[in-house]
Amino acid sequence: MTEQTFNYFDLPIGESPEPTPVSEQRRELARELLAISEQLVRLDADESALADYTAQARALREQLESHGHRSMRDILGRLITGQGSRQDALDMAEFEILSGPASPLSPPMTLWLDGDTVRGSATFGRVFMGPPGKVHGGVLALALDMLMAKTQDFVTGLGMTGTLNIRYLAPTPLNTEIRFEARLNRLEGRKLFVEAKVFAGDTQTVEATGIWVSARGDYRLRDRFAHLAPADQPA
Ligand SMILES: CCCCC/C=C\C/C=C\C/C=C\C/C=C\CCCC(=O)SCCNC(=O)CCNC(=O)[C@H](O)C(C)(C)COP(=O)(O)OP(=O)(O)OC[C@H]1O[C@@H](n2cnc3c(N)ncnc32)[C@H](O)[C@@H]1OP(=O)(O)O
Repeated sequence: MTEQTFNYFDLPIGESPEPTPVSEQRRELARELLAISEQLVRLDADESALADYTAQARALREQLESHGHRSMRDILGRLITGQGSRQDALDMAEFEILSGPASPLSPPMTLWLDGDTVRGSATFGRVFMGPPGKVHGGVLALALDMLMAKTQDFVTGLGMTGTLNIRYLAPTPLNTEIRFEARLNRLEGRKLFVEAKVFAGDTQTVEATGIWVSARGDYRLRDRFAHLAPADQPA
């Protein structure tokens, strides 16, 4: 059986293919590192215990440094020509700051398509705190950026965030499942207009609108999402 190959422009944003054994292990390592970070917040340990932990952390960092990194340039080169391996596709998604399961900075936030809606879910621990007991607004902005970028799964074309407007309606609690949803509002040439909401339980805590700008060429709805075009707008 020939190995499946992956194309950069067909990769779903913020979702990973089935993990390889290496990626499974990277995820476990990242979970441990995030759990360590959670422990460090206001850790009530004395100076000598902290010096001991610092030495252990330094020893681990030095071991990690001996391995080097898979080259982003090579990975992108293979993916852009449609010749990416599963590990290449995993490496593109696994380290996204908030949604990558192998990112030690991610809760992780999970992202998926549900019909015409992009959905997300995350539970933020104390490392993500802004106001006491609440999620930092900048962290929610990052989560929204990732969530809303995923509306590009509905279209051909890929671009960066041009504008992101956020209105914080109510504080968002830590250690609570937070739900996110985003929808395509409309396409206009190289611009994609997106809206999003954040919920804690039944309470909407944030609303957002944004514009994504395609790197090259106009955005077009993919065939299976052609129904997302308003009646007066050709797909
Ligand atoms: C093989 C390479 C593929 C390249 C892929 C590119 C991106 C991939 C990104 C993500 C995909 C993957 C997963 C997601 C993961 C992470 C998400 C990361 C999200 C970010 O972290 S992302 C960084 C923050 N982001 C920036 O760092 C943008 C800096 N900025 C620029 O790089 C330029 O500023 C740009 C490109 C935005 C526009 O420049 P430009 O020269 O290409 O476009 P131009 O000026 O011609 O405007 C054309 C039409 O867009 C309108 N327009 C222009 N700028 C606008 C804006 N800001 N807001 C709203 N509308 C805008 C005009 O008004 C005109 O509209 P009209 O046609 O109607 O007149």
